[in-house]
Amino acid sequence: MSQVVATRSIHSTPLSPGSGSAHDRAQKFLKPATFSSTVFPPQGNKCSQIGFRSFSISARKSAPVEVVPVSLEDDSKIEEHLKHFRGMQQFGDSSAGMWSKPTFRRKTKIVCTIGPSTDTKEMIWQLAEAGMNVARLNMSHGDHASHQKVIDLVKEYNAQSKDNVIAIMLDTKGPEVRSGDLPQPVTLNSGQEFTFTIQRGVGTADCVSVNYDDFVNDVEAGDMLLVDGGMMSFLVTSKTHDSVKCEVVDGGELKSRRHLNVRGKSATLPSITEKDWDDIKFGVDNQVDFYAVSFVKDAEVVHELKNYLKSCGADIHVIVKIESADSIPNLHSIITASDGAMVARGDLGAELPIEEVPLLQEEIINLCRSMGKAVIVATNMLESMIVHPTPTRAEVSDIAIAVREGSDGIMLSGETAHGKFPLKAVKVMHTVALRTEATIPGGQMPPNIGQVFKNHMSEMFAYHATMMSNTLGTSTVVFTRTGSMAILLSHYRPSATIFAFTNEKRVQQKLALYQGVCPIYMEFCNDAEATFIRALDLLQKQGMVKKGEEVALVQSGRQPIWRFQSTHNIQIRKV
Ligand SMILES: Nc1ncnc2c1ncn2[C@@H]1O[C@H](COP(=O)(O)OP(=O)(O)O)[C@@H](O)[C@H]1O
Ligand SMILES: C=C(OP(=O)(O)O)C(=O)O
Repeated sequence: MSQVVATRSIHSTPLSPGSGSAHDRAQKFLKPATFSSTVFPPQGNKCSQIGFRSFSISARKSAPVEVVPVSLEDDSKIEEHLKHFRGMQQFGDSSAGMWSKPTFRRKTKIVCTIGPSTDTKEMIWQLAEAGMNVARLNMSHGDHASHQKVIDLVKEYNAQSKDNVIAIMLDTKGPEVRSGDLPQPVTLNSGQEFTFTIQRGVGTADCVSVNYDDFVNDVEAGDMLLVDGGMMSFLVTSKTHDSVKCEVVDGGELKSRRHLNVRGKSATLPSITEKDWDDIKFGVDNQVDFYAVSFVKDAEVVHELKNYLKSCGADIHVIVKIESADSIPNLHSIITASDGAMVARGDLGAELPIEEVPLLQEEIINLCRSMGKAVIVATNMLESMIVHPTPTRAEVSDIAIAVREGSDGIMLSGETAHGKFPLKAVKVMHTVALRTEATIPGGQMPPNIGQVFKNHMSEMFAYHATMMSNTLGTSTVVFTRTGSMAILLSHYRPSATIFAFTNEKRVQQKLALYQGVCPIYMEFCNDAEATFIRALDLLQKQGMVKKGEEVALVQSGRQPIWRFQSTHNIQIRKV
């Protein structure tokens, strides 16, 4: 039996199992869009120990708990869980402290790949309400018309949503090697012979096209060919000028346009292909927020893309996908050149031994965090939910690990693109992330951070604002025109939410990816004080902070907004 719980607002109605059915309550708790998933601590000063480990940040001590099922099968067990948690609550102490407590919401952001299961208005809306923060368009599939439709729908959602925003990430196809289209899936058994050819348009029971002409030159007899990162494998036995003959090692069902990797080898192709440049221009025209650039091998290609974006005045952040064996020796320079990285575990685990993947995941997350870059963990996070309504326990643990390691984003691929349970997958991811975050000790400064950001006053301010809000247990409120101050704050990982006010819709959208940031669009006044009052008023009206609650208000950044009034300051204000 799975038992997943989430901290949840009780406000003035503590654990009220009598109101509505367990299913109704579960639905309510599971509505987790960044804003609507507000989690308030209780009014009283009783301390709860959430879960099985105690933790000490005062801001969290009094956070109440309610039980949220991961699966529908768990709904009927809610009462049982509630009893269990009421029991656990009595172990808490009562030292709530003098500071009122901040609002909690999920900090780790959810990236959803949009595909045939989710490319309608209804599904985009529901995904957004379920907790999607970033919509990913995979340019390996679909065409510009189908991606345009999704972009327009996300923008429509953003335009009408009062309190939520979804960023758009365009993921380039890159120099990936794929098998061609098949009229129907082909079942292959171990020991059987199968051929890959560079001839176009072949798709039979014993031969399929490959989209890359140098495939025949890159592989040798004895190489191991992996389909979809190892779901099937083929031993290369011989080759001709246009075909590669193989013996099936691990069989299965071969479908259309599957990934092909040669174990231990990267394809000798440029990272950004002609198709990618075409897709990148499509992204510029549509003002997407992020590019996820596939198969980056060195920093050169990132500089090339950044220069191109500069030349067309496009402010699109570049996330490098770490998935190629060749990228590993250049990790530091690649990440330095970019705005963030994605641990693309599918291809990474095909090009490199699979046991390296968790180690690389941790290393890439640490590197990104020490350099102040965004980081996303991707692929197979809830793979079984493509066909099943509940996750495996190992998948749940995988999400928890990525959250604990401090990833900004966790990504769903086939689960939301073509899976049977896209909304449930998002809800599970939300619930697991929220539950895991509740156990991460707050109030501490990560030791490596603070060493790096010493170059600018705003970095000092982000560091000290985080110290201050952690010590006092307050949320942070920041005003940003470019997003940079909110991103800086996010990288220090304060314990409570960063409410990032911006008067730029594009900045608001981009900030949706960053850990702990709740981006809010608001017109700024000419006067700083009037803007602060407007912001605090809005937070209170939306139920994001309570009257009497303290917040840490940060006025800093590379381009201070009210330069004539002040330069940098941090204040603690009572709402
Ligand atoms: N825009 C799309 N149109 C059709 N199918 C899609 C689309 N995006 C994703 N898919 C389907 O979802 C699967 C998983 O998505 P993803 O992991 O992004 O793809 P892949 O691993 O093939 O690069 C894809 O293999 C494909 O079958
Ligand atoms: C995210 C990945 O890339 P794609 O889905 O484009 O294959 C991956 O390989 O893990």
